[in-house]
Amino acid sequence: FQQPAFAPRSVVAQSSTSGLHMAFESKIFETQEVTFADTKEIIVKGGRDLFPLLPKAFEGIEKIGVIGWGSQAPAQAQNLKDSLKEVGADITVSIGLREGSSSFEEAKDCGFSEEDGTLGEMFSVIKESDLVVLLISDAAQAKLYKEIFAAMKPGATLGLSHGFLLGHLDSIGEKFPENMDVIAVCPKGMGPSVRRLYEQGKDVNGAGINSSFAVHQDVSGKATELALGWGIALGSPFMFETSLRSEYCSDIYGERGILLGAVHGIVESLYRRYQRQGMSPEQAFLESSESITGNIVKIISTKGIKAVYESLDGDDKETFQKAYSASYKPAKEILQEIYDEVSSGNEIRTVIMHGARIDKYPVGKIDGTDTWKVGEKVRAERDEDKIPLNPFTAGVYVATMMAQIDVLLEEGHPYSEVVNESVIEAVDSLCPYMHYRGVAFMVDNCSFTAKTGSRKWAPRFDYILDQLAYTAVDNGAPVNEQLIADFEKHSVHQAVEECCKLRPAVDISLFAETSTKEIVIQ
Ligand SMILES: NC(=O)C1=CN([C@@H]2O[C@H](COP(=O)(O)OP(=O)(O)OC[C@H]3O[C@@H](n4cnc5c(N)ncnc54)[C@H](OP(=O)(O)O)[C@@H]3O)[C@@H](O)[C@H]2O)C=CC1
Ligand SMILES: CC(=O)[C@](C)(O)C(=O)O
Ligand SMILES: [Mg+2]
Ligand SMILES: [Mg+2]
Repeated sequence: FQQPAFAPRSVVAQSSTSGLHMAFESKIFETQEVTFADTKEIIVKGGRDLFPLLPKAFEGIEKIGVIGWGSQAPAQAQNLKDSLKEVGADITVSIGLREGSSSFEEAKDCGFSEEDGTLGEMFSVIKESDLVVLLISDAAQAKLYKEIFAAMKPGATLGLSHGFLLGHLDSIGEKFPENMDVIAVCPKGMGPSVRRLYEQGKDVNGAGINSSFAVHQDVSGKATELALGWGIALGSPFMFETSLRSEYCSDIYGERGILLGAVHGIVESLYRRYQRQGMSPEQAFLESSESITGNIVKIISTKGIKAVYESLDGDDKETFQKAYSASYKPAKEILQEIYDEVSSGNEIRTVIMHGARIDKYPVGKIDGTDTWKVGEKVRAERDEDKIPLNPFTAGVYVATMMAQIDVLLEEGHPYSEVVNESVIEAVDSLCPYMHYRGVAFMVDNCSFTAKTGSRKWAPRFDYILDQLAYTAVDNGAPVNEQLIADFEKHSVHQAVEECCKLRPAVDISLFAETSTKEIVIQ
């Protein structure tokens, strides 16, 4: 398999000096060194106490144009607006939308308006913006990038929240215009959770979703400060550095893996398996989906991955070990295929072609199956304190999470990116939405790139686990002692523990604490 020139096997540059992963400096924000397993990284801790530094980070920026109103834009535009307003920064945040966009009304409901010049047609907003935060779909970015670049005013900065456009430009031999700063702040969590946690964190020193950041081009010499200011204004508990290439390889892969595609496939396959074994539909849903979103991920979020395993003993521990032993390799086979599809540029082309078909073939429902109808009933009668930790479900889910981690580590990604993309985003951003209202409520609040990719790969995990993993267990395959030993002593557990120390004290709440009013997310 020949790696294309633009996606070297190790997609992440290691700094040549201190062995630090891409060490960066800031004159405005305090950086800190963290030890993730056997590597050291530099991060910036966020917090509302840093908001007074924002005017300095945004020096020279008078107008921010947030383009789009999908999942990220509503969150990022409102968080930016609230944070900059809190410190009295004279910076306007405007929303730019395509002609005839159905999102105009929603943007108005959130306080943006044509009257005060904070809502307008996308290219007119781009033309007047000093920082363009490009939050239209990746497929649309690939279609419109020439017009977008041409509309940007001299000296303006292009801000992305995903590296997809670089992947596309690389694959067609194009580049960003050399005369502009190109930065990225990529929240490792879905848009609604970026906003929800920001609001919940207002009474403490902030809460939110961790973000990676990248400085792809720095003409002004101020790109790093602006990227850090942007991420801190979003409410990121901590920010870590990446490159656009490393971000798109890990993000497009991660969302097709444990974050969305794999967890969907795991639930569907287990729901059928448990009923074959004699469970009622309700019990089968409880032991699969509910066990993941209502028990397993909550343990991981606060105590780490290994705590799930350590909470089991006797027969349950052996059941976990058998499920883990049988699931790890089949899951890793699909995950490596996904990674290769992404890093080769194939998956980016797939997303772009899907974008071209979308009017004729709109994205279909994924919660029409019996699984999710039964899920609605189970949720209606849910007792949060009685949700089981099914050891077989845990073994399959944790094996897939570990396989996802191993592929990323083998491909050269740093622990900060690996843990956020494979653990934290799943347990602190996405699974709470699946727990709240089912798989579609999670998947379809994500990007077009993610929701289409999840639909493509979920069946592949369902199929391979059913065909290879569960049959192996039923045929008496022994525990793979080496796999279990590798899991028990895996270096990632220390990195997860380090990240848990950095998580905000606030758990996402999908009901307004002050009232029983349900938060309608999108
Ligand atoms: N979803 C998430 O939580 C995350 C997303 N990202 C990244 O953020 C960016 C935005 O993603 P997300 O917020 O999910 O949005 P989506 O991917 O869901 O895209 C929807 C938005 O794209 C706009 N759009 C679609 N086609 C066009 C077009 N032809 N011309 C102009 N606008 C168009 C839509 O406009 P309209 O409103 O008019 O329909 C809508 O505002 C992407 O790069 C994504 O990878 C990064 C981190 C997380
Ligand atoms: C929410 C997020 O991080 C995703 C899954 O990468 C996306 O929606 O693109
Ligand atoms: Mg992502
Ligand atoms: Mg994504």
